[in-house]
Amino acid sequence: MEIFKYMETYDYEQLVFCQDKTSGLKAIIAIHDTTLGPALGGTRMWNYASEEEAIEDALRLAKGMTYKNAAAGLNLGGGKTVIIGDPLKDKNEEMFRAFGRFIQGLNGRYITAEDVGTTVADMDIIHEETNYVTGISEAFGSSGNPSPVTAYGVYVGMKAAAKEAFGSDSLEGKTVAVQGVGNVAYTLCDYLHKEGAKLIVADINQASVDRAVNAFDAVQVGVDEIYSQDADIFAPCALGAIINDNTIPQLKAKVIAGSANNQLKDTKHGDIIHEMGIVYAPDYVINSGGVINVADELYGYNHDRAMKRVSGIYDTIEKIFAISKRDEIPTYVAADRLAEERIERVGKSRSQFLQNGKHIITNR
Ligand SMILES: NC(=O)c1ccc[n+]([C@@H]2O[C@H](COP(=O)([O-])OP(=O)(O)OC[C@H]3O[C@@H](n4cnc5c(N)ncnc54)[C@H](O)[C@@H]3O)[C@@H](O)[C@H]2O)c1
Ligand SMILES: CC(C)C[C@H](N)C(=O)O
Repeated sequence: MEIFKYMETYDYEQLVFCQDKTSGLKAIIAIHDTTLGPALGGTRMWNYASEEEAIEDALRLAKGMTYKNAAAGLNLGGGKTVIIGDPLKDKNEEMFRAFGRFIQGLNGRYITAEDVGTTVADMDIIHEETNYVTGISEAFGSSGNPSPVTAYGVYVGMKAAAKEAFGSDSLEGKTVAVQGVGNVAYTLCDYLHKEGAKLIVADINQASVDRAVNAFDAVQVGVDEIYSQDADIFAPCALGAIINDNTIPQLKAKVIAGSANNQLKDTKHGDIIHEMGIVYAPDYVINSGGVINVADELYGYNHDRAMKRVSGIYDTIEKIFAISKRDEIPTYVAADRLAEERIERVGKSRSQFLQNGKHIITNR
């Protein structure tokens, strides 16, 4: 991979490699764009097959956060970290402290939070070294685990998508096929069950399936069977790239609305489902509840205020459907347009020079 060429093509600002021998930390912080504000994005810990794969993931995820934060109306740019290692075996306290010091060194250009493979406890350790971390324990007056709030955002976004597809946002009696019933999807299933939706679930982890079957009368199907279920709504809540050449022909659902990041394998798959008349709630918009929640910490965390803001995902999804119809474009393109236009507008308005103390030259 030609890193500078890639960074130039997609206009990345900064890529930081962090190494600490004592703890075994190998982390890559990618900052994509800070036009709207400091880059906020979680830290993913994953056993990457190669360094190249880790770099690519950091870059791709950081850009995704730029779009997610912009579309959510947050005054934040996009960034992400990947730590190379197995989250079940390779974590230690020194690692997250060393990582916290690297974040502190960026002096606020990057703020972190949880992502796949990291937890509230990890964020608490990072917090020993820097204040540029969110999603720390509620005991610190912080927002804690973002997953339940992400689930609430997916739930309201799914209702907006149901309204578009079925003429009503009620999910009562609707069948929802949920792929992956982990942290986010378990709470999502709770909301859906309470509203009277019927649930079909699949997960590679049998304990997670059992939990959903017992709590919500969900029906279990095999992991490869989830796409072809006779469902009204397909909710991908596990992996990326699951809307692809193999899965699209299997889909019967009229709506795709779930928490997973990077659901479309390629942009062409967004075009295909659009042509098929499937209502697709763009992933980074419907799953922005977690980042909206942690971002509220920058104002002194208030749960009610954060939840109110997260409920706005309903309106944002409706706005995207309206742009999609108006401009005759797929919804994923409409979401990108919403984000890019905001970044451009704010970028222009910030281009005037503003005097501050640092521009006065004294004592040279
Ligand atoms: N947690 C958040 O606040 C948040 C915010 C935004 C986006 N997301 C995205 O939502 C998704 C779920 O996040 P989470 O925090 O619930 O993660 P999680 O790890 O708790 O849950 C994912 C679940 O998917 C299952 N799974 C993995 N591969 C599978 C497969 N092939 N088929 C079926 N199930 C499979 C796992 O066993 C697990 O139960 C991820 O893509 C994540 O990036 C999460
Ligand atoms: C800041 C975090 C809560 C971000 C979350 N991991 C996401 O992908 O949106």
